[in-house]
Order: sequence, then C-alpha cells, then structure tokens
Amino acid sequence: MDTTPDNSEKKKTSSVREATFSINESFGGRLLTEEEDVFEQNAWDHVEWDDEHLALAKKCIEEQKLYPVTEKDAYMTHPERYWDQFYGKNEGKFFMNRRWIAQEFPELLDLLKEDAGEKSILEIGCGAGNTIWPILKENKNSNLKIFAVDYSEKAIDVVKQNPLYDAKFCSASVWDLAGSDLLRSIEEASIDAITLIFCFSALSPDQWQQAIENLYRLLKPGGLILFRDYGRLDLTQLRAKKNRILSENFYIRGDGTRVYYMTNEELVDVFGKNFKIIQNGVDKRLIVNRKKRVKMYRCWLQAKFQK
Ligand SMILES: C[S@@+](CC[C@H](N)C(=O)[O-])C[C@H]1O[C@@H](n2cnc3c(N)ncnc32)[C@H](O)[C@@H]1O
Repeated sequence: MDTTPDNSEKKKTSSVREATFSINESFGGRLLTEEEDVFEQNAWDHVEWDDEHLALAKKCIEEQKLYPVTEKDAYMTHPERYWDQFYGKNEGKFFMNRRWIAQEFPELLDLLKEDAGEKSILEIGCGAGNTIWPILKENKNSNLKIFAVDYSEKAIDVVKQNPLYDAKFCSASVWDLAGSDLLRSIEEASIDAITLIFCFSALSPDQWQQAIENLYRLLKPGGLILFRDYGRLDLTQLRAKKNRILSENFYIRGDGTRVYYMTNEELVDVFGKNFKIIQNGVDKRLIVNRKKRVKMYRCWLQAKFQK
C-alpha cells in the first residue's frame, strides 16, 4: 500500500495563531527520549499505542470537551459550502491519488477485467477524483461505468475539468449521501461496488442512518462498500484547536470542513444492521520525524461491507 501521507496532513500556515490546548502540543508531538532516539524506528511502522500515549490522548479529549464550537449552525446546515471553498482554493492539488486503492481492495480488480462485462462503481465524496483516477488507470473493461458524486459543486467541476475525465467511463454529478433522494442517473440496486474513502467522516452522526439507507438502496445484492476513513484518537483529532468540537469526537477543521473520528465498534453498529461485515480493520501507525524529534500516532479504519 502507498504509505505516503496525503497533502491533507501537511501543516497549514495561518496568519492568525489559533488558541491551542496546553497538552495537545505534545501530539505530533512529544520529544523523543534518548532511548527512543537511538532505537532504529522506521517511519510508518505499524504499532500498538503505548499506555503513556493513550493516557495523554484521553486527557486531551477530556480537555477539548470544555471548549465546544460556539456557532454550530453554519457547519450543520450548509457543510458543503466549506468544501466548495476548499476546492475553489485548492482545486485538484490537495490530495494525492489513492494509488493503493486496488491493492487494498482487490475486489475492484475483478470489475476492471477485460471480460468482466457490465460493471459499475460509485465513488461517493469523490472530491477532486483522487480515488477514481487510479481505478481508471487499471481499467481494461470497456463496459465499466464509474459514477463519481460529491455534494460540493466545485468538486464536481474540478473532476470534469481533469484531462483524465472520460465521459465514456465516467459520470460525475452533485449528490448528497445524506439526502433523502437517490440520484436519477443511477438505477436502484444497480451498483457493484461503492467506494467511501475519507467521506463518511464528514457526516454528522444524525445523518448516518439516512446515508446507510441510501447506500443499501444503491447497491446490488452481493455488492460491496469499500471503506477507509479516520479512526478514533488519530493525530489530527488530538491536535484539534480550541472551540472546534461540535459534539463528542466530531470536529470542525480550520477550513470549516467537518470530521468525525469513528471506532470499529461504531462501524459495526452503523453498518452491521444492513450489511454483512467482511472486513473491519484498524491501521495504526507511528511516524517519527527524526529531524524535529517528534513521534506521531496515526489511525485509520479500513472496512468492507456487503449487501
Ligand atoms: C477528504 S475528501 C475525499 C475525496 C476522495 N474520496 C478521495 O479519495 O480523495 C471528502 C469528500 O467528501 C465529500 N462529502 C462530504 N460529505 C458528503 C455528503 N454528505 N455527500 C456527498 N459528498 C460528501 C466532500 O465534499 C469531500 O469532497
């Protein structure tokens, strides 16, 4: 799997210094001890978190709760506007292509074979298209259709302007995963695989049920949801600034976009009633920046659900 961090994790520079917590300066993080420094630790090692880190992380989460967002309304009523601003500013330059997508989800390769027949993939929350371009690159199936949807109009413009966008294989449209209607261009129960890559975390927990109903209606019986997203206590959660917490484990980033940090247990609760759980994994990694002498703990969830 491509373990290069996405540009999304690059440190953002801002002219306004935001209020931070006293303790979350430690994440991304605390100084390496002499002992750790001599230990040959490779970047991107898979790890279990040590007790010290867990205790600090939990303390940090408790402290964050004391400083909630003061004006929630705009983030809850028009979350897509913040993504419009995001793509207006960054266009397709922010996220890297998810080159690991077929390696992590080899089920996709079956749909891309020359003799696979009519197959369809729906990428929800497609953003600038960084999940669909690597899929298209692997494709040998002339009967493949990739539907790319996002509730940000600007994101869909960016996708359509990309030279890799080929209307023979792709159809990009504005659609809200948590809306009450399905897209007219997609028949009910017609999709072979849905990719949900760093999208579900943008939903508020009170939208999960509607989203699940929509996913269920769109998939063929036997169809798959391929899921990757932020996990609980990921570095980015622990680094949240003051007054950015909307509700427990649900935050506003500096650019106004929302992010919820889920657990594997929540995935079971949310997806398990409607779908068979094929995979429900966690990818925990330790990244060491030797130059800055900091340790960073990352956490992502990866899962497969079947209708
Ligand atoms: C972090 S980006 C991920 C983009 C893409 N999946 C990728 O792999 O690069 C999350 C995207 O989800 C979209 N999104 C968030 N909530 C959505 C919703 N309710 N319906 C449709 N798209 C949504 C956002 O507009 C944003 O483009």
